[in-house]
Formats: sequence, structure tokens, C-alpha cells
Amino acid sequence: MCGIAMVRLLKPLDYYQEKYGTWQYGLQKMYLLMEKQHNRGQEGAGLATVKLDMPAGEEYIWRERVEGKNAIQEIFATINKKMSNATADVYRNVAKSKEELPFAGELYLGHLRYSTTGRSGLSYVHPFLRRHNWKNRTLVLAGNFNLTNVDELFDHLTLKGQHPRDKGDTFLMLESLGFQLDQEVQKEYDIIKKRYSNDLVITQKIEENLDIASFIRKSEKMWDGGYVICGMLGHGDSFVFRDPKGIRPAFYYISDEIVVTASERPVIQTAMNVKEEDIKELQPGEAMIIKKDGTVKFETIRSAAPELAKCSFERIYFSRGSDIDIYRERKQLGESLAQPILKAIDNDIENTVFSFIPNTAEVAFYGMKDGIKASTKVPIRVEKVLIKDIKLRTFISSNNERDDLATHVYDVTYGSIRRGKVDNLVCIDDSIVRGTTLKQSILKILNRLEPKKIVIVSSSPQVRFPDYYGIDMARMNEFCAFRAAIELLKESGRQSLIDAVYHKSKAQENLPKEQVVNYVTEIYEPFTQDEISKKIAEMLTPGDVNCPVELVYQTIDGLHKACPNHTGDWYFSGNYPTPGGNRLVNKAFINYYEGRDNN
Ligand SMILES: O=P(O)(O)OC[C@H]1O[C@H](OP(=O)(O)OP(=O)(O)O)[C@H](O)[C@@H]1O
Ligand SMILES: NC(=O)CC[C@H](N)C(=O)O
Repeated sequence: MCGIAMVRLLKPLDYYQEKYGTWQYGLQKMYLLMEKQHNRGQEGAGLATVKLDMPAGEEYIWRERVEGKNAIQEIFATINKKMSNATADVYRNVAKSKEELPFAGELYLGHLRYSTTGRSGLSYVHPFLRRHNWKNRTLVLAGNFNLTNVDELFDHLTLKGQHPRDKGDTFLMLESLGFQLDQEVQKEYDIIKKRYSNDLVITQKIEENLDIASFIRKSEKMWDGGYVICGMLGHGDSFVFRDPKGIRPAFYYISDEIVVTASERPVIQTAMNVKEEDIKELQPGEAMIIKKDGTVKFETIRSAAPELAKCSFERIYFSRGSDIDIYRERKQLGESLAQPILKAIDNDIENTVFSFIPNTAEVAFYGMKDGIKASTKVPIRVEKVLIKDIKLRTFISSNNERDDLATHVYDVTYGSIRRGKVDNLVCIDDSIVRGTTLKQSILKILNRLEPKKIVIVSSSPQVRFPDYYGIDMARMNEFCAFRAAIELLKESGRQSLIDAVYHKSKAQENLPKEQVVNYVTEIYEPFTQDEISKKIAEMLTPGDVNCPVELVYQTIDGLHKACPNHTGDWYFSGNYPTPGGNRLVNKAFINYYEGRDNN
């Protein structure tokens, strides 16, 4: 679930100097677009610029990449430092600035990285760059994506005689697109050469005629996964395209002076100060192509799938809740849980305090409050019980650091409830995935307040399956819902069901991905959602917590009612949007069963 941001300035830099007082207009917008998508990835960030029409001998692509959670600041500090060395004379003169200063370009591509491949290191930070001595074969790439068939893609490229230097998915994506780009340029060259003899004219004609959609289409055929990929070519064409199921999100804004693309709508709204209706969603399977001359066109790369699978986790957690629709949806998620919550507290409103686990769950909390008020028609007690001290998303930080972080991230407001087991405490969270946050931190510190009962509400359903399309959660054993179902099966003497699922999974291990069935769903089938919730609560309650703990989860039906346009729910239902997901979950279960989950 990385964040992407792309800006194309449609006018010469002088225009922005005159109108906005600075030729750095595009760069400043990029800073905002990236900073406001900080939530989407803290492992690293990168920014690249293409300067149009630079004379031969001059650099035309600049790139800065930094690892770590302060990456955005560091990138812009470095750029500013380089700029500040310029003399006032250069700085005031747009032409000279473009000639001499880095990042004085018309095309910008930025990226916030959250690894889905588990690989870290600067070489994995986007944008990736494939240099070539022809500008039209030079490719800069960044994406919010995960492919489920990296092995297939790797084999495909190596069988063609290529030598990908890494199995990381962005490397393969770059090689895959780069290879087809070369072919496309060659095709144009062969046609144009018949009509022109001057090589400079031929190059210019290639760049004018280059069919971006065609080379994307040819490489895209090989990909199974969720993706939004942005690219810039050295001569100045750029593109962004989205997977045919619409799994990953992309939005754009076009005016007569700028084209802006980002992963989240309100980010563009704020950065550009425009209304939500001015921003459009890139359609599934569609590419937006911006030619060097500034013409913008849309082409279907692959027809949108009849059954879209736009990721519902974007709505619940990944994206910021400031989007007009997401805000409403999150509220609805909370509101719809009023009845099961009232049941969990035995309708004892008078002795219950309602609160939330910061930060993403805050909006669902407002909805929950409305729902409870509407049902009970009496005032309810609401307090800020939990505080998040470290502004970091534990859920998306890497596994190793995670446990330690989870322990120290939260704190409580003392006195927010009455001591001595008088009050129930209801706290809503957006999701419970591994359960680490609850077990290692939340439940222990809430217990310090001496509640009568703790009810933890999850505004999303039980996360039962690995994602594979946006986040790096590949091991079955990581999911507390899975551990609970396995425990229930074992306790009730149904180990044979686990064995049977293993044998069925094993039997289809080498089948083509299109034929693989997700048998892991059978692990959950014998139990109701409530039975699994009870088991999770039991397993996550630390021994020193001395009050009852209950978990209330959203249902899949409730999720679809709240987020009707984002029906992708594979992590809750096991209904993977592409065949690659079934193959990977099959493999994940085999790994679990064979004891390789902890490797
Ligand atoms: O069950 P777990 O595997 O521990 O993960 C789930 C927790 O992680 C997320 O919070 P995060 O720290 O990302 O913060 P945010 O809600 O503030 O973005 C989420 O909101 C849950 O609280
Ligand atoms: N979350 C993402 O979109 C990550 C992109 C890519 N799969 C990577 O690991 O770098």
C-alpha cells in the first residue's frame, strides 16, 4: 500500500514563476502530495524529475531516494541544500535555474514505500531508474503494487535471455516494462526509417508516435496482482495505469496548467485546493497517458473485470479518513455495531465509558457513538482513554521492530473511568490482525484503570487470510483469527480437518494457479464468527488482566453495506481477486503445516 504522486507541469517553468512567484511550483506541490501520504509508507521515499528538452550533454533526470521514516524531509532538505548553493542570479533566472539546478523540471514522480516484498535497502526504494543512451528508452518507475506471480515473471524474463539482477517485484516490473518499451521503440524506428533519413528527425518522430498503451499492454499480460504503476520516459512522456480489478487506488486532477496523480483523493484536494468533484478516479484497467507535448489521453489497457475487487482495507485503514466518502463509510462501520456492543455491556449505558484506539479508528468511533445514542436515546459517557505516544503505524512497521514498538506506543488517561471495577470500557479499533497491539499493550494498560469489563470492538471483520495485494502478511500463523480457529479445531478433536486441508493443498501445489482452490476457508467453516471471537479474546488476554475481555467484530455483510463500492474482501473472506492469491494462500498453509511459518 505504498503512496504514489505524480505531477506534470503543462506550461513552461516561466509561467509558474510569473503566476505563483516561483518556478518551484511543481516541486512544492510534490512535497505536499508526498507529505500528506506519509501514512502510506514510512520505510523510504523517493523523488525523480525529468527536465524536458535539455540539450545533449546536460543531465535531464534527477533522482533522490532515502530510507527511513524521515525520508521525505531528508529528500527535500537535500534538494533545498543543492538549490541554496545557487547564486541569486541563477535562482532568479528560470532558464538558468533549469539549466543548472537539480529538480528544476516539468515532470515529477514521488513515492512512499511500504515494502510488500519484505526487502529493505535503498536499492528497493522507488522510483526505479533504467537508464539508456536514448531518452525514449529511459524509464523511471514507481508503483503501489504487489504481484503474486513474481516467480513466473522471473522465469519468463530469463527464458527470453534477460538477466534480471534481483527477484524483487519492482526490479521485475522495470525489466518487464523496459523490455516491451525497447520493442515498441524498435517497431516505431523500423516504420519511420522508411520515410525519413535524418536520425534526429527519426528520434523526434519515434517520441511523437510512441504507443505507450501498447507496450504497457504487452507487459501487463504477465502480471497477476494489484497495481497502480506510474512511469516517466526520458524524453517526457508519462503514464499511470491501474489493475483491471481496481484493487489499488489512483486519483487524478487535470487543469490547463497541471496534471496531478496520487493514491488518495483528499491529498490532491488539499494540495491543489480543489473540490472532490474536480478529482477523478482512474478506472480499473485504464491508463492515463500524458505525452511530452502535454496532451492527455486515456486508454483501456485491459477491460475492467466484470467483478471489481477494490480493496476495502483502503477504506477501513490504509487511506486517510479525510476523504468525504471514506469518512462516511468509517462512521457507518462504527454505527452498525451498536447492537452487538449493547449486548456485550448488557445495555448498562450508565456504567460504561466509550472510547477508541488511536488513530485510524477515531472516525468509526464517532459512528459508534451515534449508533449507541440512536438506540438508547440516553446520554452516553465518552472519554479519551487511550493515547498514542509514538506517531507511527505499528501495523505496517516491519515485524522485528513491531513487538517492542507495540508495547510502548500507547498510554492511558488516568481517571478517565471510575476505578474499582465499576465501569465497562468499550474501545473501538479499526482492525485486529496479529493481535500484538492488544496483547502486548492495549489490554494491559486498560487494565490499570480497573474496569469491570473490557470490550474491544473491531470496525472490520476478522482478518483470516493473508493480503498479497497490498501488504506484507504472508504467514498464516500471524493471524490471531487463524490461530484461534486452529486452537478450536484441536480442542474439539478435529485435527483431522487440519490434516485434510493440508493434503488437499499439497495435492494442488504444482497445479497452474488458475486451477488452485482456497481450501484454507475450510479451517474456519465449523465455527461461527462469535466462537472465533471468543477464542481470540481468550488467547490475547494477558494473564495479569483481571477483568473479562470480549471482542466484537464487524461482519462481512456489515462491511459491504458500509463500503458498497469497495467489495474486495479477500483478507476477511478468502475470496482472492486473482488466481495468484489462491496459489499463495495454498503455499502459506502448507508452510504453516510443515512448520516453516517461523522461518
Ligand atoms: O492486531 P495487530 O497486528 O497488532 O494490528 C492492528 C493494529 O494496527 C493498527 O494500528 P496502527 O499502529 O497501524 O496505527 P493507526 O491506527 O494509528 O494507523 C490498527 O489500527 C490496529 O490497532
Ligand atoms: N506497497 C507497495 O506498493 C510496495 C511496492 C513494491 N512491491 C515494493 O515492495 O517495493
